[in-house]
Amino acid sequence: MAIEFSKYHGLGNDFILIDNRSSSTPLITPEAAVKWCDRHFGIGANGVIFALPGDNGADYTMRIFNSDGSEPEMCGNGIRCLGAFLAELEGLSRTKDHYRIHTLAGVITPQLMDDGQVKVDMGLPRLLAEEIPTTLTPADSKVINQPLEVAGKTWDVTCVSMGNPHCITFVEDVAAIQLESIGPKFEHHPVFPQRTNTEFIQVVNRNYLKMRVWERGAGITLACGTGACASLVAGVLNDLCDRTATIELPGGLLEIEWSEIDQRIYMTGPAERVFTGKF
Ligand SMILES: N[C@@H](CCC[C@H](N)C(=O)O)C(=O)O
Repeated sequence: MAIEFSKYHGLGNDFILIDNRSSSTPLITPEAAVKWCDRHFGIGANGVIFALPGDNGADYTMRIFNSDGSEPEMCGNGIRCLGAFLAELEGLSRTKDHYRIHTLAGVITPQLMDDGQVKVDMGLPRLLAEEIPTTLTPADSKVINQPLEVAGKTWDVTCVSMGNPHCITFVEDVAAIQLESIGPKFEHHPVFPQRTNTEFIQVVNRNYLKMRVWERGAGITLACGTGACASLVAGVLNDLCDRTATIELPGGLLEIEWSEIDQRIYMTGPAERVFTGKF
């Protein structure tokens, strides 16, 4: 059976989007997603995202498979792409500029802005070790600037969950990090029972951070929305940045705010359709 898809990207973090509104079961399996994401033998993407019917009063449900077939709780760049995809699917029948999306990380709300950007209410960051999850520290404590031994070196890490796990390290120069070799060692470190996404951050000033990321289940990507949100939170917790900052990723810029008013994280960035097809 041929399945229609749309290919989107958010700052080069790219996804295959599937209109799954007629069923609560994803139209393809995790094994098929691995093949679809293959850049030589498939369509090529960092993940496959399904637009499913809404649950618990939400407008829609998002599910996502990483390019290795694993299922993460959330995806920041992906949910901006999903917002743009849903607006495209609804076409002239669209009545609102935002969607309440049920995800494994709770309800997340992307809002389509007049300038074409998508602003997302990403919810509250989670900081306790048991919420990450990590065994680095007692379950009811936060992991802020704690030593972690990886590849024979001690790294001072801060852990934040945006529904999915992130381990953040502040470095002098992100370009000097050997991401391809060190990334997998963080991802599969025994202190992270559900593996982890790994971000390296260079503080340019209190409102501008440079980031490189190794994603759980996808490897090096050009951008990670949840990672950018988690990194801003880590920067604030370490008093290295303000609560509003631009994050520079290899694929472009994201604007992130940790609101003092409601303590929620707001992420603003682009979502672009590249092409559509049948597979
Ligand atoms: N690229 C995404 C995150 C996708 C999920 C991640 N690989 C995980 O397994 O948690 C983003 O933009 O947030």
